[in-house]
Amino acid sequence: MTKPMGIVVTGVSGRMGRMLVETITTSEKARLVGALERAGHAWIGQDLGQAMGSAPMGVMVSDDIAQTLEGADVVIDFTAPTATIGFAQAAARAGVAHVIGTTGMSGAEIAQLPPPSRDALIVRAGNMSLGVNLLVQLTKQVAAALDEDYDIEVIEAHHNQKVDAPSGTALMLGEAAAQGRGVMLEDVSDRARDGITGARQRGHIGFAAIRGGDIVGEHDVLFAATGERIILRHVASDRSVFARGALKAALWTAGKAPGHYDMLDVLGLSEQ
Ligand SMILES: NC(=O)c1ccc[n+]([C@@H]2O[C@H](COP(=O)([O-])OP(=O)(O)OC[C@H]3O[C@@H](n4cnc5c(N)ncnc54)[C@H](O)[C@@H]3O)[C@@H](O)[C@H]2O)c1
Ligand SMILES: O=C(O)C1=N[C@H](C(=O)O)CCC1
Repeated sequence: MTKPMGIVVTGVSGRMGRMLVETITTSEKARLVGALERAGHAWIGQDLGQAMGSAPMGVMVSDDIAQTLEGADVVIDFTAPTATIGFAQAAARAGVAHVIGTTGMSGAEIAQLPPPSRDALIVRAGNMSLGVNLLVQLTKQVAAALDEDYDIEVIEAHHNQKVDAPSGTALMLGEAAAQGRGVMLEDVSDRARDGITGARQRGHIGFAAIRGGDIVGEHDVLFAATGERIILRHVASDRSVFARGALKAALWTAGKAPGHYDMLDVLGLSEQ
């Protein structure tokens, strides 16, 4: 049997951090070898299991990135853009693969991720679920098949604690629609509408964000024409779909060359 992969989870007390701990500790293919939180967090210095209100796990929560990454194979990171840039640089220095689920990164922030030429192996995706990554490919195909008589709108809904909009997933879907149409998303993107906006511009791709309660993540891609509408929809009802995808990505990095990858690479969907 191959040795379980040693995984560090950052942002371990967060919604995704906790879900990742549960997913990794119940997998035979992986072993949780480290837990990180931001400096000053109440869990620093505590045993992770006890901090989570259960039995000790023998993994201490730390804010020392370099020490925690020592000997690990992969770090899984669902935190915040600035933190993720720091983890990416530390992971490249330590020769540890980095799975990034963090969303809301600007172009300038993405440009600060270490390039593959610096031995960085990064898998980054705004949504790690199999269903959404299939929807990305379907969106591209439908957008390629339809002309601009079909107005494209991406509508997303998330819980009331989400800090970024549009969601990372909505942006992935918007990119896929733009690619299908053979245009650049930044040239046709309508982010927010308010007031006397004027009529919708033909060929544009619109985004709308709903925030409320405990919605895990819902995305519609609407193709609306005169007389008919096509709606491609994904509904996540449990965060475990993201955590399972992130673990799959972490296991996939074994033996891979440095590079920047996404979930389409991991799932073998990139050529479709
Ligand atoms: N790609 C996906 O499939 C996917 C799925 C769900 C969420 N997300 C994204 O993941 C991110 C986190 O989501 P969440 O709901 O878990 O948020 P959350 O606020 O519950 O958790 C974030 C955690 O990161 C920690 N953190 C912040 N800065 C840190 C630092 N410097 N070092 C260590 N830890 C740090 C916070 O203390 C917190 O515990 C968001 O960007 C969200 O959009 C992505
Ligand atoms: O809960 C979140 O935050 C989510 N973020 C990702 C996004 O921005 O698309 C994925 C869905 C959940």
